[in-house]
Amino acid sequence: MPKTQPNLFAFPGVDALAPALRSYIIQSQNAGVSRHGVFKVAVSGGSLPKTLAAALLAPPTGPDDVVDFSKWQIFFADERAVPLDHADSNYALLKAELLDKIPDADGRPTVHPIDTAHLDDIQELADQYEKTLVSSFASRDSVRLPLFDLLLLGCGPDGHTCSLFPGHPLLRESDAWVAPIEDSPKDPPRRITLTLPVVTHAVRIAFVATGGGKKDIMKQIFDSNNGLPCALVNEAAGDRVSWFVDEPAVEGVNFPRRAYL
Ligand SMILES: O=C(O)[C@H](O)[C@@H](O)[C@H](O)[C@H](O)COP(=O)(O)O
Repeated sequence: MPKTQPNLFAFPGVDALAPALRSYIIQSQNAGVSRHGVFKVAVSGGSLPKTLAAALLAPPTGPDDVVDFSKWQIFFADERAVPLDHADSNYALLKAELLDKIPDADGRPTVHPIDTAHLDDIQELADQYEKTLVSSFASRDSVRLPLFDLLLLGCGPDGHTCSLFPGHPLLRESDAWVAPIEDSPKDPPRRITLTLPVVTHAVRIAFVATGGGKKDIMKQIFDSNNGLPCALVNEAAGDRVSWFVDEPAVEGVNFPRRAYL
């Protein structure tokens, strides 16, 4: 069977990208809820929470355009080993950008932050977060990998995603669901991250990348076989991957765009 390709959806700007991302997330939510009664989603940090807020806090446009946060179980695709109210915390970022702004009528999501009792021991921090996944997804004995309904990820200017960095030995992790990293090239250095097999196993994976600062790395990710973490996700998950980008981020990228319908 031929390998499938990721979907590349390009928009003039974030204003046009946000409604399409909203519709895609609502489809994933509805599919998750009909499969198992809840929507299991993991999110990254960086610029993503702001774009998510633009997508998810917009007023509904019709009866099918419903974000039901009461069915959401939100996990972190990666997190920095800092207190939850720290300026570097992805939880704090998501809270400030999105969670605190959800109207009461849209329900409250269940959010799974890291257990900050283990900040001094990041192996333990990762192990405990893996246990959070185990209790939400089923035991490690019964499932080889947790099956997220959706991963919402960013793409760094070096091609990293989650806290999986180019050339890092963590890319070869094949056993753990959640791994610690102590030498992240992006500050802060101590973090935990979902591992590559967990990322590529998800039902759907969405990358959101905006701005001209991404165009050089986007060319590399889509033009050649280079082992960059984002490219590895594209290769392994094929058409389960969708990229939501603005035109400046894909200027000069030689890869067919799809219209978002
Ligand atoms: O905690 C983190 O550092 C993020 O999860 C990281 O993986 C981020 O998603 C990318 O660096 C893209 O960030 P931007 O969207 O800000 O470019």
